Amino acid sequence: MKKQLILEDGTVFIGEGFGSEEATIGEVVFNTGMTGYQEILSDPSYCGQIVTLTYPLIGNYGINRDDFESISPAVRGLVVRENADFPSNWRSELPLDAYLKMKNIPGIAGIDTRKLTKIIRQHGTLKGSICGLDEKPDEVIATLKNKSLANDQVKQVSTKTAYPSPGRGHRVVLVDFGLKHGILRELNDRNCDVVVVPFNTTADEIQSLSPDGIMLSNGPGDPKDVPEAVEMIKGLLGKVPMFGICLGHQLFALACGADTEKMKFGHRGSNHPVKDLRTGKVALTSQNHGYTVKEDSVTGTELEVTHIALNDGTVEGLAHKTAAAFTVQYHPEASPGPEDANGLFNQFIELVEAEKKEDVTYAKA
Ligand SMILES: NC(=O)CC[C@H](N)C(=O)O
Repeated sequence: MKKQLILEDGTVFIGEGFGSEEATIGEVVFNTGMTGYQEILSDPSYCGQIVTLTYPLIGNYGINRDDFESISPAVRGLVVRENADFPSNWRSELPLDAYLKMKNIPGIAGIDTRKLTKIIRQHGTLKGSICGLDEKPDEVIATLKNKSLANDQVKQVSTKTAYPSPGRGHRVVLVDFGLKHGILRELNDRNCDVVVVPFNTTADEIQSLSPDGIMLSNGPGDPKDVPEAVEMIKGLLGKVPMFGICLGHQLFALACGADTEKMKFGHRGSNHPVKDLRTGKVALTSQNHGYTVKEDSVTGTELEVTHIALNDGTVEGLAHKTAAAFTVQYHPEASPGPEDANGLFNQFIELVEAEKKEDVTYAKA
């Protein structure tokens, strides 16, 4: 069945529909990773977005049991050059098309994704729609132009109630802004006694759980749409060690008085080089973000820029000068992508341990 992909700038692509037959509207973004479509589709940070994969052959290793980053994908649509009808991989349990149908995600194949990506790079992210050929492009374009996208994506994907993921190690409260399972997995691998809490949990509620550390997760949308989380971070800063990833990093920056802004087309892919300014080392990182911390807004705060993106110089990491807290814009949990930055989870555990020791000294004194 033919479908069309219509962009708000008036561009119309015709392609072959797959996945759900529903019409969809979202912000069209592109991801340059050569693998990892299963993790990308199930990453809740894509809530409200239509993802274009620039790698041309998608679906060839199917969908497996293990690589999901969430149970319920929140992505609005998928755009590919070629979808493999018959996957071939020992882990494959389902073709991509069947998974998209099951999860109600519309897809479109046969699209010139290089052309589409060039348009997005030139104009910046655009709203778009995947719909049937019976829809009139002019009407769809008018709808797209008038439509403001939702601003409650974090609420849509965050857990509604707190739940434990018990371990025998440090108590970590993981604030779920739309968390990728990879983060939980990394904490569990380090024996943490994790309690996952909803995005709007207050500082007092978190403190009542006696955390040794707080982890601020990734999540969709604009960090400025989650003011309650900014307040929560302000309330806990300096009291409990913190580590933030992606949206967690942006919310932390806002809580410390820095500012964020929307990027032209964001960073989404698996090979973004990031430099650690303290060691001079470069890591290849997995990224998925459309907002960034404004570098000049960091001046005058208690924050220090610790990492920068080598492609465009944007802020990729922050540390607090006096409180035990640090954050990164990229994904140390990878999933998908390289694991160069995985050691940051160890750094967090070390920070938690160092703070615990200080507490003991204090108690003895
Ligand atoms: N992966 C994330 O946490 C993304 C953060 C934020 N929604 C952004 O697009 O910048």
